[in-house]
Amino acid sequence: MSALLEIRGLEVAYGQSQVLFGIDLTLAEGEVATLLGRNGMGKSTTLRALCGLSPAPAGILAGAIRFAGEEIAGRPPDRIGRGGIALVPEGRQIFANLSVRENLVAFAANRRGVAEPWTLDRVFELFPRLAERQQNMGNQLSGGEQQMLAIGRALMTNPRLLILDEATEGLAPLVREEIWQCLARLRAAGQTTLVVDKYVERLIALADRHTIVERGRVVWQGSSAELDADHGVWHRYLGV
Ligand SMILES: Nc1ncnc2c1ncn2[C@@H]1O[C@H](COP(=O)(O)OP(=O)(O)OP(=O)(O)O)[C@@H](O)[C@H]1O
Repeated sequence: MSALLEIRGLEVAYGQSQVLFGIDLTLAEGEVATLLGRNGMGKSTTLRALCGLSPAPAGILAGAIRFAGEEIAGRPPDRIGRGGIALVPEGRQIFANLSVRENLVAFAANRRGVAEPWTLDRVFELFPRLAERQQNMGNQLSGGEQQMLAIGRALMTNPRLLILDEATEGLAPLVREEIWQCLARLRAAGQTTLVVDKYVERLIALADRHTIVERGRVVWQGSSAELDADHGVWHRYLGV
């Protein structure tokens, strides 16, 4: 499989403070990959750089981000979004004053001409809870419902690459389970996905490959089988 996404030597700074020192990550079409690491190690910064959300003015210091054969590092976020990358951000960031339905249609698009694009009905089938709440405003939803909405909203752009930052953070166990099941269904449907979360066992079951970062550097990369077999890696780099 050829790479859909290829990050090479990515270095990012916040002002004078460099926090990424050469991140490498490759993702093939249809694969699910994770970015793992303790708090503050550079996961969100990597995802944000990928989506064009690096802080100005320094931002990306070095490195290449190739997506679908094009160099996208430094492009503005709306252009990267139109190119087929959708981010479900940490904290969801749904529109509080729009209804569930309005949130979902706000950025709906099918720029690649996908044969069976995401529709409201398909999102409601994936998350029946959202169908029940479709007239409710964003600020009337539980954390789990907000996360479902954030995922649904990203899917409505028919992304080639779906990115989730802290996919299940702050959610109750049963709701977390719903999110994992949703991601497994998306995977079965061929959705290429990059996910950040801390539940290593669930991620091993879900994903193909894993990249662990520590202080802005890649310290381990491997398959789910390799990560499953080496709990020393979990203890050393993930503190679990
Ligand atoms: N806006 C910012 N300005 C300055 N430094 C920042 C900013 N955001 C993050 N950092 C720093 O960059 C480093 C990497 O942070 P990042 O958020 O990428 O880590 P993370 O692995 O996603 O962790 P977390 O799970 O806590 O979000 C940390 O040292 C953090 O303090």
